Amino acid sequence: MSLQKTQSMIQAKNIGKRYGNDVILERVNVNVEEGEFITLVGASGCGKSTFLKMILGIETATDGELLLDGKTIPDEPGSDRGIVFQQYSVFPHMTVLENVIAAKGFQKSSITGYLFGKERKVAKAEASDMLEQVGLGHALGRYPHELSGGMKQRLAIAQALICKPRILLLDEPFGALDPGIRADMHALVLDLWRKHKLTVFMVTHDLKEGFYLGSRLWVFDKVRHDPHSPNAYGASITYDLPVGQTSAPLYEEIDNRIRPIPDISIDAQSATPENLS
Ligand SMILES: Nc1ncnc2c1ncn2[C@@H]1O[C@H](COP(=O)(O)OP(=O)(O)OP(=O)(O)O)[C@@H](O)[C@H]1O
Repeated sequence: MSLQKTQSMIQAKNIGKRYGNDVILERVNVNVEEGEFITLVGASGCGKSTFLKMILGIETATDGELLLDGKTIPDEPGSDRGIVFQQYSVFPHMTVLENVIAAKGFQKSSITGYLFGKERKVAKAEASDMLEQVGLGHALGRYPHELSGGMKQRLAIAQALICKPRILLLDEPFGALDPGIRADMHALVLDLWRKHKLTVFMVTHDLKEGFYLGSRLWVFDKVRHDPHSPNAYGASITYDLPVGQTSAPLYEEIDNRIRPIPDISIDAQSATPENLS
């Protein structure tokens, strides 16, 4: 008896993306299984965020097909996909708790995000629980301007997770945070990934972070390059590697091969004009 292979959760079939005459991505062919933690690295402007936006449904491929569970990804965001950006994207006039309740409200397709009666009561309980999980249980009544950068990102993660997505998209979520805070955020994301059985796609400029957090790392780069027409060709996935917390030798090898990727994690003392170029 032959075992039937189950369908991959995400299938990118020869994906290409152009803006006008500028080719951003080309020939991206990749499958992703449920529960993977993909980290995306590559030079600035090579199309990592664009790939995330295609999964979110706010950009569409100009070539090829992007499938979720075998069907074309809807061209609008859905509650099965949540996203956290580097820039804080919380509502400044709402408390921490209200921010998360509103995220739930928008899922219910309310234009204002307001919920009433029993629905609001249920959402409030779920939001409190989620905020407890991200470590903000003590700050429910605070406003965003009263939160540190790390706390704001915890809030953004709670907003993304309150709608119970299967896929969590993280676009350089910790880029603006201090190294110590980032370490705390890494522990949090790994914990939530396991607990909620998420499939995660995370863009990072920090290769070490990509190696440490991901179960699989993608390097986006151009295979073809025309120096007279820099935008004639797009980037593809040039490395697709199993990674994890034990892959130090592989890290060294890739670090040498894909320089220069701007490394925003370089601290001020070790920064030199060479490694910042
Ligand atoms: N809506 C748009 N219209 C035209 N060009 C766009 C649009 N969105 C992105 N681009 C261009 O597409 C290219 C890829 O952008 P993208 O943000 O995906 O890169 P990235 O790899 O995530 O970069 P970074 O690491 O700097 O965030 C860039 O040159 C960008 O200017």
